[in-house]
Amino acid sequence: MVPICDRAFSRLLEQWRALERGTSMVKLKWFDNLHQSGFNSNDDVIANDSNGKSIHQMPTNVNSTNIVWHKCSIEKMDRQELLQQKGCVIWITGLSGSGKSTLACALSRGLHARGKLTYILDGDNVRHGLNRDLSFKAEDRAENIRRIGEVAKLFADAGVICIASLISPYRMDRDACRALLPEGDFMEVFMDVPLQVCEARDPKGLYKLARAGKIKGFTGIDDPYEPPLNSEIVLQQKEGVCASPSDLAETVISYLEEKGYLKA
Ligand SMILES: Nc1ncnc2c1ncn2[C@@H]1O[C@H](COP(=O)(O)OS(=O)(=O)O)[C@@H](OP(=O)(O)O)[C@H]1O
Ligand SMILES: Nc1ncnc2c1ncn2[C@@H]1O[C@H](COP(=O)(O)OP(=O)(O)O)[C@@H](O)[C@H]1O
Repeated sequence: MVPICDRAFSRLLEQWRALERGTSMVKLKWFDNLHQSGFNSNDDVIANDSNGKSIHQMPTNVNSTNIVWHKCSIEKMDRQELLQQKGCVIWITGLSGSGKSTLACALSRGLHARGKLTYILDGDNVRHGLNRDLSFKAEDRAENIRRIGEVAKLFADAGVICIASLISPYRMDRDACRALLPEGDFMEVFMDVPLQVCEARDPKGLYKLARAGKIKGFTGIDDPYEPPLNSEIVLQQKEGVCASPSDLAETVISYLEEKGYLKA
């Protein structure tokens, strides 16, 4: 029997079915993790309510066995009350150079000015520490995204508005992170910027190196990027038509306001 939030369960079941149809390495890794964690489609499921109280997720680390969730009387709702906001994850995905980090900072500044607590998990930055053991091959990118998803979930549970900005090129990995959170608490922001625009910006000179064959497996050049199909927010930029970072941030802030995340 697997204790799991009911909405997260239905998403996982959906993914499970997709996995059974899929064949890629990354998909197989997820499939293995699910299988080895003791979950299978015939299992009984204990569904917990998802009203802001403790959310238990299915373990995917197969080496952690005989563990029992320890509950504390101070919960997410109490922390949200203290902070006068709702903990959530804003997941910014897009090509290198699409403006993810710039938006993350503008968003953090905009929310900070409104008295809201945020924390940024930037792919580049997290790879300096927690994820420094990971390369850019598909399995490592998947692990990078999984870890950042788990950390983001902890921040959201702390009541913080967590802004994750990383390429996260695979739809399935992003959806797996979404499935970690209660419905609505994960908001995907797609930086819909053509490769030519990103490449023209090339602030770190990485596209140039990739085109010269000096970086192998660079996203958009010789590595895939799967654009989201159902993002909460799509921020489109075209050649010569780019809203300013603070205007883009305001779009996201308006969405948060409308959905009630800027009050407890
Ligand atoms: N091969 C390859 N492909 C893409 N990007 C590369 C690569 N090698 C290094 N970099 C630099 O790493 C940053 C992306 O890291 P992420 O953690 O966001 O990537 S991923 O989500 O795991 O795909 C990315 O940062 P951003 O430009 O901010 O996106 C690059 O600076
Ligand atoms: N809204 C925008 N309009 C114009 N240029 C932008 C915008 N957002 C970011 N940029 C520029 O694009 C480049 C890449 O931005 P960055 O935030 O580092 O992207 P990413 O994190 O996706 O790699 C930088 O030089 C940045 O100044």
